[in-house]
Amino acid sequence: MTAKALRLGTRRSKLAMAQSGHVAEAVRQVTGREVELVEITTYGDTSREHLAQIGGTGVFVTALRDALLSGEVDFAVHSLKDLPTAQPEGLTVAAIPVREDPRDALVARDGLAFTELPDGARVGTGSPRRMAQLNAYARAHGLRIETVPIRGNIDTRIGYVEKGELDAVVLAAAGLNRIGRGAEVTDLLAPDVVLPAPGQGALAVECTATDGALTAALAELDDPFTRAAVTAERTLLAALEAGCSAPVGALADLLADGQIVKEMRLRGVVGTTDGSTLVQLSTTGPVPSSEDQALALGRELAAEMLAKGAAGLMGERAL
Ligand SMILES: NCc1[nH]cc(CCC(=O)O)c1CC(=O)O
Repeated sequence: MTAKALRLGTRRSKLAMAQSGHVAEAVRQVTGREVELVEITTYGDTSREHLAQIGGTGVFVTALRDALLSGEVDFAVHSLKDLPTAQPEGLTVAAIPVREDPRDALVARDGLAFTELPDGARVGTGSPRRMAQLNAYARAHGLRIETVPIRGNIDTRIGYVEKGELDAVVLAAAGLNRIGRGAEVTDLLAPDVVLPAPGQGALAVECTATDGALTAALAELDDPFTRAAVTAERTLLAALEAGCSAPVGALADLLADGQIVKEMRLRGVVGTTDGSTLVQLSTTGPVPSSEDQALALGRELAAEMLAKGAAGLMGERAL
């Protein structure tokens, strides 16, 4: 007798389907079980209200979590950067697989890189984090750009450039790669220029905390380094008391001396959307061998950023 198929709850956007399909294949390989995709419609998919008004990207997550808690599905895959930092009762993140490219990417007309954009170029992004850092870089380098708030799925946002309404848009490289549009990237933004959202490029595989066998099976997809890095990044976000839509950028990576990995570095930024003020700091610590060490790195950087006035920059709420 073969075991019943595992049910993977997913949103039906192209990105969500690509991410779920990828994880479904990995789960088939480690468990030998069949995996069936179950489409769940979330409030964020149907609402026409601006996301900031309905409470940020957490809305995408709620319907999937309800389906897990009601037993309608066995597990779900989220973009980690869209997950609120508080873990709900009864659910567990069983795996955080190896991260995709965490960087933000520019998709510009005529193959332009960010520094090649003409004077007055219109750059679309609905993210205050991206606006703050792009505007700060432009100010520091004597470039004049106009950041234009946009929203919509990846295809919609690239459509503004294709139709000639904007000179460029900024998107997560990971999302573009996952839906097969990575070749349209005209510039990958170095983290020194734009720090990504905490957890960007990583996925969270979630199931009910009571299903020990499934939790253990899914845990085989976990990448401990990615988990440590995103834990540090999300601890920074939580400690800055910022919601999922606040203009906080963060990236943890490993610093090596030759082939020998020495330390984990955590970089963080918060700023005003016009780029006139940024608080940007980094800290380093031992490569975490426990969750506590990753938490400590995040808390330490948060304390340093708060001491430099980060709290005063986080009043803005928008995507
Ligand atoms: N906020 C939307 C969102 N959530 C996850 C991704 C894809 C990248 C990722 O997994 O971090 C995107 C698109 C984007 O920001 O361009």
